Amino acid sequence: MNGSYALMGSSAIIRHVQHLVYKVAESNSSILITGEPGTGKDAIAKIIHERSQRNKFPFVPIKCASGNEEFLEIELFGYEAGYLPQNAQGREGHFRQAEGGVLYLDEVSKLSDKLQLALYRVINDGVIRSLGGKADIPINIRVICSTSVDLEQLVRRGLFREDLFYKLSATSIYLPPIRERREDIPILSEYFVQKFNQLKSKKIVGISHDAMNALLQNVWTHNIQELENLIERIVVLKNSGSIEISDLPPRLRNLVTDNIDAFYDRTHQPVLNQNNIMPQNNNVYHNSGSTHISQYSKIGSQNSAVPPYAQSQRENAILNNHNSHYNRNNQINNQTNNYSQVTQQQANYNQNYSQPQNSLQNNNPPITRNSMFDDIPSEIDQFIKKEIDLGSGIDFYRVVEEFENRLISEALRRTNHNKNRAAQLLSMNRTTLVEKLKKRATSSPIKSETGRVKRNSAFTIFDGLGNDNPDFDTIDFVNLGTEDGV
Ligand SMILES: Nc1ncnc2c1ncn2[C@@H]1O[C@H](COP(=O)(O)OP(=O)(O)OP(=O)(O)O)[C@@H](O)[C@H]1O
Repeated sequence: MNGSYALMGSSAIIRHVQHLVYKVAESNSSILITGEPGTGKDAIAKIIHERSQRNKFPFVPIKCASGNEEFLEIELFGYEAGYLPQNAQGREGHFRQAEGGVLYLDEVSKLSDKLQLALYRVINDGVIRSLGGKADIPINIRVICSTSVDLEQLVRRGLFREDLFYKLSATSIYLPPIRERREDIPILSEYFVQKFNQLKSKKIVGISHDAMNALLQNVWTHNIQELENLIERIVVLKNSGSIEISDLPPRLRNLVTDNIDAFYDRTHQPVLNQNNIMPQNNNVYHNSGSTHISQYSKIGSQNSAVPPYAQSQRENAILNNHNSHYNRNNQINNQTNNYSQVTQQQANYNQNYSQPQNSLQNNNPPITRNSMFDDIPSEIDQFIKKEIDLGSGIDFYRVVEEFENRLISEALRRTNHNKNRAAQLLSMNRTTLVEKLKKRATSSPIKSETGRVKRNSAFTIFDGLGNDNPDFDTIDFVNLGTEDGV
């Protein structure tokens, strides 16, 4: 491992991914990495290779969207001498070039039916046959794939082989878009400033508060890639000093509002080089003496300036998680008057969003139908935006199914898993509810020991290892099928 690939971030999600990377690096199973474009899928694949025992052998990346079926078949399998009239000599394909190491198939959904079948055979049988070849050749490779479209949905539509999907997703890692883990933006921005300082021999010292505020509020359709490209452009154009709001493109400058929705946490440090996931020279990411972006730890906002995606339940859960950390640090760090107002806003914000949890703890769940449906317009908004960003259009049935699941799990949560009351809340027969729960449980890929079922959906991380992580959306099927005594 030479530490050349970084996995920066301090969000609960990225920490979970870091943990997963360790676990999966040790094993040999295929891995499916999912997430929108630019979320770091290629980076994760490389890190897994670097962390694994296969790191002495090649990492061979293939872009499945880069050519037609014939071209890709030749690239992957190679050919024997005389197979192609214009080439007297044979050529090894990428499968064989990756011997001992990792073959990484980027955007695996783009493989044709024929190549999907061929890939399935390679993974299943551990052999390949080159074009024009007469015998199977055993190979020892690990296959890692990525996709920015929902493969499960393609399987349902008959556009991707089901058997291959299950082979590939033996272990699955979902990378959420950066707008759902905004607390990683300061650390990533700082990392990119330092990276391009080094690459371009510049001396940019950090990012001003207003500029960071704008970065935190941007939607980042192309995720980390877009953030990286922006910082690179700015570093190229600037020689020294800090990045100011005037250095940002006009579109971002307009995002700065009077409602400051970022705040400093002066004791916070990025998650650094734990177990060598980060580059070795991590000290470059938090030079002392400048107004430093690593000092930002959390974001929030007042209702009037809530960024488009800030209202997702998972983000709120993460915000609330971090709130206690923030409050602890804040007691120690009262020296920054400038940010006390922001702190108050953040406290209000988190208090607003932590209400449902508190009511649950008080054993007094608010069982009103209206409050359950209040969030729905913003959730629909998220879905539509996501599908538009992906350019794939709305999958009506998937969205409806997703909402059904959300409503059921919310009703159960609010009724302390009392199925009678949950069914009443949903105006549904208890039997119908129980049937729906059973259906979900049998179709869910993973059920941990505690009975918590992890779904590989737009809202969840599914690690394929049965790890239970309370930070992530789970649907609790404890006591499923048993009477709840009411
Ligand atoms: N957590 C991270 N820490 C540091 N850099 C990151 C992180 N995630 C992504 N990057 C960087 O962001 C850029 C985009 O990431 P990457 O190419 O891996 O995304 P991707 O999801 O594979 O994109 P695409 O779908 O377009 O192939 C890369 O330069 C990568 O190194």
